[in-house]
Amino acid sequence: MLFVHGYCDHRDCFYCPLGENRKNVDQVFANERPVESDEDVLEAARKMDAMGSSITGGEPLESMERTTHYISLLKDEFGADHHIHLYTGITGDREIMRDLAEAGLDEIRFHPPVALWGNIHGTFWEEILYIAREEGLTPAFEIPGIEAETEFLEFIEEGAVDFVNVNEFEMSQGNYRRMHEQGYDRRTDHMSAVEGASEDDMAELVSHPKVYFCTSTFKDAAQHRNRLRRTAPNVSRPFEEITDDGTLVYGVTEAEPARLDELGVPDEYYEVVDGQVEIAWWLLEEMVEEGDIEGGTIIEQYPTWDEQVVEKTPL
Ligand SMILES: C[S@@+](CC[C@H](N)C(=O)[O-])C[C@H]1O[C@@H](n2cnc3c(N)ncnc32)[C@H](O)[C@@H]1O
Ligand code: SF4
Repeated sequence: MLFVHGYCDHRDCFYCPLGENRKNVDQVFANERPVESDEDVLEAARKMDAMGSSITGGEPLESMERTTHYISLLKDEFGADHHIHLYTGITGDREIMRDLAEAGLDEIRFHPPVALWGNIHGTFWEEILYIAREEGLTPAFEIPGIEAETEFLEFIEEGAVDFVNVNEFEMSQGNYRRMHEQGYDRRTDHMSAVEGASEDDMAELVSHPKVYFCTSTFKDAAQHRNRLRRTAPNVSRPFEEITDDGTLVYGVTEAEPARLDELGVPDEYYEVVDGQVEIAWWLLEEMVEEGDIEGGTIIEQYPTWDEQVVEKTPL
C-alpha cells in the first residue's frame, strides 16, 4: 500500500479514516514505512514479495506527478504482471485516466460521495467509468458500507463498473468524533466496526454477484497476517523463528559476546545490536535454565519496518 500524501482538497467525508499522523501530511509511506527514496518503495514491495500494489492517500489524483511516478517505478521494476490499483474520491477526467494508464495503472477504484449512490445516472461519475475503460483501465467502485440503495444496485447491474468493493464501515481515531455527531456508534464486540453496518445489515447490497464485502475483521486480521507471513521469510535473521502469524521470535540478553563464544554458540546464532546480544530464543532459554548466563527476554515482533513488539517474555 503506497500512500502518496495526506491531502484531499476536493472532499471532506465525515467518515474519512485518516488520523493525525496521515491527514494533510506531505510524507509518502510504503505500508507503515516513511519513504525517503524510490529505493525505499521498491524495497518495501520486495520484502513482502508483493504481487501487486495499491496507491492511496489522501487523494492520489491531486498529485498526479507523484502518483504516476510511483506507478511507473513499480511497473518498471516488477513488470507488467505486477497489478496496480488506485483509490480515488474524485472523478478526474480523460486526460488523467490516460496519464494513469500510460504510467502503467491497471485498475481504478472510484469512491463517489454517498449522497449520489442512489443517483449516479447521468453524472460524471457514470461517464468516467466508460472513459476509464476506453483508456485501458478496469473501472470499479470501492466504498464504505454505509447504506444500500436499490437504485445503486440497478446501476451496478447495468455493467459500467466491473465490481464493487464494500468496506465494512469503520470508526477510527481520525473519524470517531464526526461519526458520533452523525449518529454512528461502534459495535460493542468490535474494535472498529460500526453498529448496524455488518455484512448482514448490508445483505441487499452484498447479494449482488459483483459486490464484495470486506469485513473490518478480515481487513485487520487476515490481510495484515498475510502481509506479515509473506514479509517474514524475506527479513528474518537465521536465528529467528517465524511463527504461523508471521511474527519473528528471538531472545535478547545482556551477556557478553565473549561468554557466548566460551559456551560454544555459533556466530550465526547471535548478533550484537545496540550493545545487546540478540540470539536464538531456544539457545537463550536453555542457557538461562542451565545457569550459564544470568537472564534475558524473549521478544516477539512484527517483521515490519517499525519492528513493533507484540510480546516480551522475561526469562
Ligand atoms: C481513505 S480512502 C483514500 C483514497 C481516496 N481518497 C478515496 O476516498 O477513495 C481509501 C478507502 O477507504 C474507504 N473508506 C473511507 N472511509 C471509510 C470508513 N469510515 N470505513 C471504511 N472504509 C472507508 C474509501 O471508500 C476508500 O475506498
Ligand atoms: S475522499 Fe478519501 S481521503 Fe478524501 S475525505 Fe473522503 S475518504 Fe478521506
